[in-house]
Amino acid sequence: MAVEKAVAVADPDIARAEFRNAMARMAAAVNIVTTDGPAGLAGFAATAVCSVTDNPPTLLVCLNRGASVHPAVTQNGVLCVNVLSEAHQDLSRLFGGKTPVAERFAAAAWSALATGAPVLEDALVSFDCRIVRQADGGTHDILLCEVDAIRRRDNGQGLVYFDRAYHPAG
Ligand SMILES: NC(=O)C1=CN([C@@H]2O[C@H](COP(=O)(O)OP(=O)(O)OC[C@H]3O[C@@H](n4cnc5c(N)ncnc54)[C@H](O)[C@@H]3O)[C@@H](O)[C@H]2O)C=CC1
Ligand SMILES: Cc1cc2nc3c(=O)[nH]c(=O)nc-3n(C[C@H](O)[C@H](O)[C@H](O)COP(=O)(O)O)c2cc1C
Repeated sequence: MAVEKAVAVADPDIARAEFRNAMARMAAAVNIVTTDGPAGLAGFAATAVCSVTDNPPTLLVCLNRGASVHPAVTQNGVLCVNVLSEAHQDLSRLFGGKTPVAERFAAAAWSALATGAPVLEDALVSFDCRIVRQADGGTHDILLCEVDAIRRRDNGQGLVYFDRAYHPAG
């Protein structure tokens, strides 16, 4: 095994950089989180998504407070977590960059379930959620989301983000 350095850092800028380099080594599923409602249509690429409990079914999503989508997501109070397949790399790039909202959504087909948040037609699975609580995570808000409806397909491989690049999960 190749051993790399161990670091303890006091300088906050170096700590951030080291943390990001470390996080780049943590493979993560890629999702597109969407919302729609009175505060408007929005969607962003997200890896900071995690299961919390199955009773009631609950996910958490970490959302940067500075992201352009933040007001729409938090004010609408609903979101849909669309889990991407290996075929969705280009779509993820669109939703993870500075692309205008209309252009992001024009690149794929969408429907809706219970909340009205956009459901990606060929997602591996979509969790349609209501935001039930919001916790302070510093630069990010931690959104606790109760699942109202699920749509799932049983074929297709997942999409993983690892070492700052996309990879097929299988
Ligand atoms: N949780 C988040 O907010 C994430 C944000 N991103 C953003 O997407 C863009 C492209 O990503 P990379 O090329 O991987 O850039 P990067 O080199 O900045 O990130 C490496 C890893 O650090 C973590 N990370 C990056 N920015 C973060 C943030 N603001 N808060 C918490 N964790 C963060 C993620 O696990 C990411 O895979 C960057 O602008 C990055 O900030 C990417 C992944 C997660
Ligand atoms: C692979 C990947 C994963 C990301 N994960 C998250 C995340 O979990 N939470 C987050 O707030 N932003 C995340 N981002 C960044 C958002 O997708 C980005 O801020 C969003 O597209 C909005 O950008 P804007 O503020 O320019 O509109 C991620 C970006 C990429 C490329």
